[in-house]
Amino acid sequence: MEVAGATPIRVQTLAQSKTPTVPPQYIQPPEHRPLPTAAAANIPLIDLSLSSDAVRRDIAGACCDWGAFHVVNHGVPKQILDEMSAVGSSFFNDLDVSEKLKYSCDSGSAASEGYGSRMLVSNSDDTVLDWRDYFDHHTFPLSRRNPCRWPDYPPNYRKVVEEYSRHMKMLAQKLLGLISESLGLQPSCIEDAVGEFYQNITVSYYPPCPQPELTLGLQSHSDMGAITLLIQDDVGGLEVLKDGEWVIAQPSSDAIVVLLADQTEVITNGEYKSAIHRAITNARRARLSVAAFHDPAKTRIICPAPELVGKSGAHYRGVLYGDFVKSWYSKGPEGKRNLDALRL
Ligand SMILES: O=C(O)CCC(=O)C(=O)O
Ligand SMILES: [Fe+2]
Repeated sequence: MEVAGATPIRVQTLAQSKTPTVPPQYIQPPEHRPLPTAAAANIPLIDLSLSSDAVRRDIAGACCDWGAFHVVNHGVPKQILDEMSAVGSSFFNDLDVSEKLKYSCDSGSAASEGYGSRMLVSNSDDTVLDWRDYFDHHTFPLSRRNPCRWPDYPPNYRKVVEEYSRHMKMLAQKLLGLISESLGLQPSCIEDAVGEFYQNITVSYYPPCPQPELTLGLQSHSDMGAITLLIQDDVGGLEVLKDGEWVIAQPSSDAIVVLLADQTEVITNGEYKSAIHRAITNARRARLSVAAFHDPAKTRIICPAPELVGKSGAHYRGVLYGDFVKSWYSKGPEGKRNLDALRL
């Protein structure tokens, strides 16, 4: 736990101290440690410039079998993706830790905005920590947005996050439309069920790790909202669980990773599954990713779409999204334990 008044721990500072071993709190139990993965594996790739029939067919396949895929020809200018990665990288690499700590998030509350390292709010001593620092931005709805809480270095940081956030929101809307249509639903079906998007953008920074075989950059989880859009640099480290095996999502500079999140699994009554994923570390190079999460409001009740309940009935009970979030951050993700608790 971070003690009031003490300097909070950041993984980047630990890594810079060049210790040959990781502190014990970062050592995963043997069953969670990463194994060498086949380099050839990858998640499916969907070209959004194909005919709409082909796109819907490819999306249906990827959402049933994986819950995760790359999209290309997605309409987001490459320059915006590159600028977002560049300002994120500059914050972590070009500022002194004392400057960065001025933006510290509140480590006692879930998903608070700012610079942090510890994801869960639980204070229990047996929580294994992630080898990751992050900066979380609250971007939509605009009533949550206060760019003064974001870094002002490099000088274009805030403008780039605003532009990036706008493009990611549009792409998330487009993808939820295609995902709805791929199930034979009206294009607006999933977006209507989610309601106004609560969008958070998290830049994750994974410093080189002296013992990558013992650690995880980010523990295994599925994202809790509706849909996540993610970009990563060329280092690689994102893995998706498929049929019990970890498959690497190979970096591709033009592609955006799409991860279905838990509320989409509920709304589709389990026809589509949220993706379990994690990040591994490496000893040589720091890695950067930027995730844009699109979630319901905490006051929203999420339940299976009536059109998909049909003869077999609802497979999940309805949940107040705020309760789901509270449980996720206090109990931890542990695979899909929070979603499993909703199954009927
Ligand atoms: O860094 C990554 O590739 C994964 C990030 C992620 O899964 C998350 O922030 O929820
Ligand atoms: Fe995630």
